[in-house]
Amino acid sequence: MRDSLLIKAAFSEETPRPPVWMMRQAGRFMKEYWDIKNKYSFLEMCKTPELAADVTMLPVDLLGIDGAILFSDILVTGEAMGGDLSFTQGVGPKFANPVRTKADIDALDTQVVHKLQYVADAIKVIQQRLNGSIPLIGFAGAPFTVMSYLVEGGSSKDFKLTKLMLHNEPEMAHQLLSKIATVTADYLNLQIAAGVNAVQIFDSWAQALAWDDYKEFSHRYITEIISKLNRKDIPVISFCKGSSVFAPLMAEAKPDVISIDWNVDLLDIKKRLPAGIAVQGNLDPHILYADKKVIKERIYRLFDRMKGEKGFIFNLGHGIMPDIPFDNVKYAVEIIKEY
Ligand SMILES: Cc1c2[nH]c(c1CCC(=O)O)Cc1[nH]c(c(CCC(=O)O)c1C)Cc1[nH]c(c(CCC(=O)O)c1C)Cc1[nH]c(c(C)c1CCC(=O)O)C2
Repeated sequence: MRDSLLIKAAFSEETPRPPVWMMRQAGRFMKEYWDIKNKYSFLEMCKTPELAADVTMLPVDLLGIDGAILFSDILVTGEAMGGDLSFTQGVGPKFANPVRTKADIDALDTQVVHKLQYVADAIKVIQQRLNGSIPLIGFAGAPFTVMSYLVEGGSSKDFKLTKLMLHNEPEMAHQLLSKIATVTADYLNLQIAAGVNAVQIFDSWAQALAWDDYKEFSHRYITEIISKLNRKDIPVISFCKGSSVFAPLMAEAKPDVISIDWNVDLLDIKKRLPAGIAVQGNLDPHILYADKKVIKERIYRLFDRMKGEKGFIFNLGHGIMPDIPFDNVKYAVEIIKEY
């Protein structure tokens, strides 16, 4: 795996072409995902290693991408700590027992990695199926993003309660973030021990934070997690929405790769990062709704811009939306491989 396109690019080594994978590459935009989803709940799919492997393999078999990503969710750490998690169609994730008080935070467990053994089991099944063909990416949610779901009790537009806790009760917020960070480092090390070839940390909602708050309440815990990882030959990818602003700070946490949203020119931001940090990104996922001619033009524009750069992994600036035409995603992968 060390010689695969993805791992070489992640370590900023030269590759014959940039590798391609896409966030949310296994999901509702695929008919074959629904064939499974119509029979099982989302959490059943995550917790049954054979099913998690079936879904992980869909984009490998149907799209021919250069990296598989473990089928799971960022919120399983919150569940393992004591969150009462459910996913309902059309509602999204919910924690029925939101974490709002000091007593709620005290009640959360941190010695919980054994509860996530089903993920390690899934990784072993997936690696058997991949059989050395392409690398498997493991992942976890960053403490701030996971905290936001625990505090709000689900998805949120403005993160009002979460930000109120940061601003009015910073000590409580730090206690909660620190607990999530402990679990997240153990969890990523479990995935590494089980055999993933790379890990990505998702701080999807970091863009809600002011610079100082990002530094104090997010960056600090991502730095702590990365410093604890058993990462020999395992590249660490740091993703957030807001990376077009935060990337220089994210680099200080010492990831191997920073995954960049679509608000910035990818080469410009790469040049502002220390040498040896690769970038992943950064096509606006909405381009995949557009005509094929536009998809090709925009992807080739990005590739022309990044030509000759070591350390470039093609991805979207955020995940594939559920109603993006499958055919367009397949077309994007094909033309990338032809470039
Ligand atoms: C914020 C976040 C979550 N989960 C995740 C993030 C960070 C990534 C990002 O920023 O997009 C990460 C995630 N979630 C899922 C994966 C699997 C791997 C992949 O294909 O990328 C990954 C990497 C599967 C999933 N996670 C979820 C689904 C949909 C479940 C279903 O079939 O209903 C999938 C395939 C559910 C989920 N899980 C979460 C939400 C908000 C939702 C509902 C989304 C919606 O309804 O649009 C939390």
